[in-house]
Formats: sequence, structure tokens, C-alpha cells
Amino acid sequence: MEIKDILVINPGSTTTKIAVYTNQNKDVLFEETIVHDENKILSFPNVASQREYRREMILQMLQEDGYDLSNLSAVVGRGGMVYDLAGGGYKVNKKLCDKLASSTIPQHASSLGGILAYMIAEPLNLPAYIYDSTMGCDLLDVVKLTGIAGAEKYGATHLLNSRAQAIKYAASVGRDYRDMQLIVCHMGGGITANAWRDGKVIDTAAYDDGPMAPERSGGVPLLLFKKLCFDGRHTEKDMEDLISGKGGLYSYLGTKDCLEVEKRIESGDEYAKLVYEAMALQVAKSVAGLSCVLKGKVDVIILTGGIARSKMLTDMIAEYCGHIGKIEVMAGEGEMEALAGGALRMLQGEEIAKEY
Ligand SMILES: Nc1ncnc2c1ncn2[C@@H]1O[C@H](COP(=O)(O)OP(=O)(O)O)[C@@H](O)[C@H]1O
Ligand SMILES: CCCC(=O)OP(=O)(O)O
Repeated sequence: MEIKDILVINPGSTTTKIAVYTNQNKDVLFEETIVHDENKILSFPNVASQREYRREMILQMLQEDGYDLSNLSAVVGRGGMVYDLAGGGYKVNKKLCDKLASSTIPQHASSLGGILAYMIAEPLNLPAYIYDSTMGCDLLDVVKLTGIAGAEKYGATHLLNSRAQAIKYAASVGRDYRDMQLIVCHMGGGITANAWRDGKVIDTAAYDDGPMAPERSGGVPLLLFKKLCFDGRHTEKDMEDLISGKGGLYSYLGTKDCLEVEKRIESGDEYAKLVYEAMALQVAKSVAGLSCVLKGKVDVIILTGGIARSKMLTDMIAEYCGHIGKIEVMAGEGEMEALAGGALRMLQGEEIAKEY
């Protein structure tokens, strides 16, 4: 079967990135970031209910770009917050689509990736895939225990970019990432870190227990958190917003923009410096924590994501955890390419797409 183009969909909280890869992924035909009206997004009761709106926006963008959908061989989306997904690729079927849309899973825009892929691929009679979902880790049993029986850690993380950077780094030193022990720390609006062994994420500093981030609280002391939950001033939604959206740098400094924070620091704002350094220290502590599951044998610590562009921050992190291993800064992310690569391997039969 001739493999033609692959449409990649990566939904974020207020944007949907799309790209069309062609010529067996050698070329990107185009890549667009659809920026959604924040108020429009806020008007939906939950993530899944944004699907029709985002699908229309994607199709409209493809039409504006003059793209002919009959050139597609598959559609792939970012995988979402479904607890029992493994790493790698899945074909999206109705059952998975329904699960991604369920209100019982944690609400995160990534879950729209598979839903949108399915909604666009299905009428065209094409396969829809997801790849490296945010919960597709292979956490060790010993890692899953939290201290509360029945409440297992699931480790929501930036698996997609983490694996992409692990593969890229290993290739740059002539090795296979599956033979290495790596810690990869993705630093964007949210920050998570992963410990890799045998090509699997065996432990994470995750979305809800990792370091603070530009817009996320990260793990906070339980008694403090409980107090806020029950003080009569915070609704469940307020607490969710503190975990993701209005926590972290935003909570302390009223901005999620690290460039703005650095400007303040450079102009002598000591409080901004304290908060930024706290974030760096929390990242370093996550790296140190993950080094334990690797029993101290860490081939490399990779700092990636948008904030890895900041020398100020990566230097601060290195100062606190440079003793653990070599630090490699790989700024930016390779999520779109990683999604396209996964879909291509599944189309070629090089990787078997799992069924949910
Ligand atoms: N050169 C830079 N120096 C410092 N911070 C940067 C730089 N470039 C981007 N950032 C910060 O990176 C963050 C966004 O990272 P990104 O990976 O694009 O996030 P996401 O994909 O999670 O929205 C913002 O806080 C932004 O200010
Ligand atoms: C749920 C882990 C992945 C994540 O937080 O993604 P974003 O930073 O893109 O929201």
C-alpha cells in the first residue's frame, strides 16, 4: 500500500497545533498553530466538549491551506490521560475514543488528540492513531505505591517529547536509548521528569507530584493542600486551577512567561529571583529523586522543552544537580515529528498498533 500524507494533531490548553507530513515523513508540508479564543475555551464545561469546535477549526485551517484530504493515509493525535494505556502507539477505536472523552479521567487537552484524529479519520475511512500517551509509562510496581492503599501513582508526564529527545541524544553519541539510563526533564508551561531504563519510563516526577512550573503547582505538602481544599474559600475548580493553569510561577508572580520573569530578575527583583530559583531547585530535586530508581547510574540528564532555552534556569538547575550526572540541554520539543514517526511506523507495520 502506498503511504501518502499523515495529519498530526497536538491539542494544547489554548492552541491546537497541526501539521501534515509527506514523502514518508521526510518533509513537513505545513505546520500551523491554531490559537483559540481563551474565553471560547472557558465556555465549554469540559475538555471533550470542545471536540466539534476544534474539529471545525482544523478543517477550516486545512481548507485555507488548500490541502486536499484525499492525500491522507492516516491521522495521528497526541495521546491523553487514560490510566491503562501503555507507551507506544494505539489505533483509536470507538472504545478508546469514548474513554478519552470520559469525565472520569483527569481533564487535559491532550485527550482531545485521539478524539479529533478519530473524528477526522473515520469519515475518510482512514486509520486514526495516538502515540506515547501522557500516561503511557511503565512504572515499576515499587514506584506505584503512594502510601495510601488503593491510590496508585499513574505518572502523567510528557512521554512523547521525552522519548523523542532520549532517542535523539542517544543517536548523537552513537548509542541506542534502550541501552542507556537517562533522566529527561521536559520544561514548558508544565514540568515533568522521567527515568528511562530499557527504553521504558520506570519512574516519573509527574504532572501532579513533580516540580512547580510556570502554570502548575507541582507537588505541595498534603496538610497545606487539604487546608485549602476545605477552607470554604476554594471550590474544586479553584483547586484544579492551582494544580494546572494558575499555580507555580503564575501563582507567585502573576505571569507564566519565563522571559518576563528573567527581565524582572535582571532589573533587580529579588522576589522574582527567589521564586525562579525555587522552581529550579524543585526540578533538581526531581532529577535527584529519579536518580535513586536508577541506583545512581545515570548516563545523562536531558533538559528539554521551551524553558530549556533559558541559560539562567538551566545553569541554576545544573548548580543543584550537576553532581548526579552529565547535563545535556536540548531546548524545544519534537512532539509533532514524534507523532508522525510513530504513525508512519504503524502504517508500515514496523510497529504493531495496539488495540484498546
Ligand atoms: N529563551 C527563553 N528563555 C526563557 N524562557 C523561555 C524562552 N523561550 C521560551 N521560554 C518559556 O518557555 C515557556 C513555554 O514553553 P513551551 O515548551 O513552549 O510550553 P508549552 O508547550 O508547555 O506551552 C514559557 O514560560 C516561555 O516564557
Ligand atoms: C499530563 C502531562 C503532560 C502535560 O502536562 O502536557 P502539557 O504541558 O502540554 O499540558
